[in-house]
Amino acid sequence: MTPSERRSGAAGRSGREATARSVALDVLIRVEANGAYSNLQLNSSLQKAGLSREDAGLTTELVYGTISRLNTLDYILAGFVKKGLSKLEPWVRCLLRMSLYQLVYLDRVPPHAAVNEAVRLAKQRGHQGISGMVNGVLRSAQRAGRLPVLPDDAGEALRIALTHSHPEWMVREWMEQYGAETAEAICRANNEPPAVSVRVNTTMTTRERLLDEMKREGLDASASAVSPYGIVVRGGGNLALTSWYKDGLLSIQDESSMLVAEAVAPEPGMNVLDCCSAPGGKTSHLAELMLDRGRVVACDLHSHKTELVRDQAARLGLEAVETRAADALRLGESYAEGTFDRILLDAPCSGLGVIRRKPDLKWTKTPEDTAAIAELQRGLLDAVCRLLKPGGLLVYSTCTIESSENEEQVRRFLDRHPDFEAADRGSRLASRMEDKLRCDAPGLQILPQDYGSDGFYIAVLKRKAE
Ligand SMILES: C[S@@+](CC[C@H](N)C(=O)[O-])C[C@H]1O[C@@H](n2cnc3c(N)ncnc32)[C@H](O)[C@@H]1O
Repeated sequence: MTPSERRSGAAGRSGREATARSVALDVLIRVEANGAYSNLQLNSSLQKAGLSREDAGLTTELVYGTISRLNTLDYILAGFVKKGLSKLEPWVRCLLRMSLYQLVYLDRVPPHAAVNEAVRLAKQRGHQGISGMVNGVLRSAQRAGRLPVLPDDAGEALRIALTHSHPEWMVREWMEQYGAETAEAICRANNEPPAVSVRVNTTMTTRERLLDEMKREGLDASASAVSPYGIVVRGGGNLALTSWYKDGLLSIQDESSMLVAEAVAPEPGMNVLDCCSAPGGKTSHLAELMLDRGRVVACDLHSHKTELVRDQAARLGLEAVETRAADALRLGESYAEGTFDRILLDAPCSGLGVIRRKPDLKWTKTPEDTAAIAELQRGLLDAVCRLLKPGGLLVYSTCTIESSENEEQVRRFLDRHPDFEAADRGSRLASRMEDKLRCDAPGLQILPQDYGSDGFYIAVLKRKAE
């Protein structure tokens, strides 16, 4: 064990037997103490621990569940930890949260197992006094019941925030944008586990054929109701390890993301720019829709990112993709005005539509982040729009549900650029998604509770013909 691991309470390589809970605790400690990304830390810890499939599943559930329910757990614990949670050592705080998560949210774990395991881990890592305190706090919380007891004067935003484990500022913003009922539905949906979906590479096979093959192999697979290119797979494990993936018949992609290339509506032979393309999910879809004829210039900031796009295109057998490591703010230095028939700006964003996949975002994002990213989006829109041919389409998309990055952003763009107009209506996509197009606003806003897919925004903007 390294000195820093000893101080933080992480198990390190001390020879203690790894269990589902000890591995989960180590991941939580590293996320809290070092700001590690939970998904990366979890993957690397699981690889080292060599747990059974079932235990690895429990570890994953404990890590994501504890992070996702953070404010609710802390609120409950604060009632039972006299000296205050912030005074506890990080490992003790993480252990209490992880154990309380099992008591409150995991029906399949008997309460005595959660408490006994917590006491065992506390003894292993601390001293008698700490294990006694952990035992006392958890038993008191267990007696008090499952749900947080809210203060009498708690308003609607705090009630939603603590019931569905979101920061109050986020809830307030969504209440303002969508109303309280929808804000609560968003928060509830963000706590549902995400579905696994794949996009069929239609240059190699059809959805029907791949669906048949999957069913023959015993997978619980069904056609996506959101995208004609999608298949939803339940309990299929990691599909990136299948021969379908290796042979390029499919890409793993959320159903909402599959709508974006469809909105771009590229045709074979066109010249298309994908400004922010890595890791390449939408670039490859664009090339597939073009039957791999024409050119998709796939730009991203750094070459290690454009390599990911190149790898995906190679795996899918797509030759129309041409990668380019560059700052999209400066693409005007390389391409003349009016070069492209279609432009996709799948912009960097706050990501608040994908909280189900990345629960850490709830606690790491701030309102200031949203404002800063909106500035970058504005700059990107202004920089790339000139590269579009008159009569061409510019699609702006984000995986967030913040109106300052979406609808408001596009409204302001249209005010600044009278040579552009909203062109969301009229397409095949628009007729399928009619209820998501609000009549007074540009773009299509998908919320996570709509289809159980990611929260996404897609606006189709047309450069008026000269
Ligand atoms: C939402 S992700 C794109 C996801 C991608 N379209 C896909 O479907 O796989 C945004 C991307 O924008 C890139 N990015 C951020 N600022 C950029 C800039 N100024 N120029 C080009 N790319 C940028 C990031 O590196 C990131 O890969």
